[in-house]
Amino acid sequence: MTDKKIGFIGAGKMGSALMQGIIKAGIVKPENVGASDVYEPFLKELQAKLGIRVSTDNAVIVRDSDILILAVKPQTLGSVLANMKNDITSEKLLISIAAGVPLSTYEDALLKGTRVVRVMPNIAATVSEAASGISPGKNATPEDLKAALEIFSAVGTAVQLPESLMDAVTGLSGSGPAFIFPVIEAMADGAVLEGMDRKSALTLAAQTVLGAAKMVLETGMHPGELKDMVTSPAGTTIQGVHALEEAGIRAAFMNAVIRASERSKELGKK
Ligand SMILES: NC(=O)C1=CN([C@@H]2O[C@H](COP(=O)(O)OP(=O)(O)OC[C@H]3O[C@@H](n4cnc5c(N)ncnc54)[C@H](OP(=O)(O)O)[C@@H]3O)[C@@H](O)[C@H]2O)C=CC1
Ligand SMILES: O=C(O)[C@@H]1CCC=N1
Repeated sequence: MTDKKIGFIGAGKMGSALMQGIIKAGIVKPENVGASDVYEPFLKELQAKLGIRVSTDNAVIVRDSDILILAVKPQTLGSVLANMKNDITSEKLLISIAAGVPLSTYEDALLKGTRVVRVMPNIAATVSEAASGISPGKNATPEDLKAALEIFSAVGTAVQLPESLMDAVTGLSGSGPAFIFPVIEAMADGAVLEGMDRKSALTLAAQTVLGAAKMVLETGMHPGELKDMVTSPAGTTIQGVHALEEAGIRAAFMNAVIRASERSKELGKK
């Protein structure tokens, strides 16, 4: 993988998180990473920080890359694809991380036979803890899928899923960090209200979420069983659990994932 040139079209929040993550993971040399964006000052910052190649001209990065990671907003995708069409030849692999946009959109808009893989990562790529869903397009080869799995496994956990589930991936793990950050903030607020300083409260709240997530992943136990291990009869935890159930926490989180998934489907129709 390290000898392949990876080019990012769009170096915003997710593009820059991914390029930092793959460089940190050592799967690609900084000089083999390129990025294009319309905003030059940020490109210059990334160049100085990471030692990558940058350009405000997408075509320069497209021509000079073996693997392209398309990280522009779904709303700007149409014009970006139209401009890149003739430069994305069959030697290149296109990986798109745009929410909602189906593989058929790329396959129809680009040259016949273009190799495309659709990925939905998340912002935790910044700290090598992304959760990514991956779906290969009809022209993608087994090596293309392997390359995508390698790139996204280097910045966290990556799983192959049918394309029909990519909107659900977007609603669950793509958007999910934004559902959990307020949980951490609100739990810390509770401790601040009880008199704890903000810094200690945030540290303990974030570590609690990290520890709970690790227990689910590493023990393989059902979350309900793990909850029961914390909940002493007539103890403190069951009081807190009762407060959350009164507030409708389960429906709230289910609805958050469902609404975000529905929005992903809408974005794909544009
Ligand atoms: N943020 C997240 O957590 C996640 C995002 N995604 C997906 O990643 C993609 C990018 O999202 P995100 O990083 O949040 O968005 P950003 O707006 O931060 O990044 C997109 C970047 O592309 C630039 N841009 C706009 N037009 C062009 C163009 N014609 N050519 C090159 N660059 C251009 C934008 O510049 P300017 O701002 O000046 O327009 C911006 O810097 C989206 O498709 C989103 O669905 C997927 C998973 C998670
Ligand atoms: O909010 C969004 O549309 C993007 C996709 C997933 C996370 N952020």
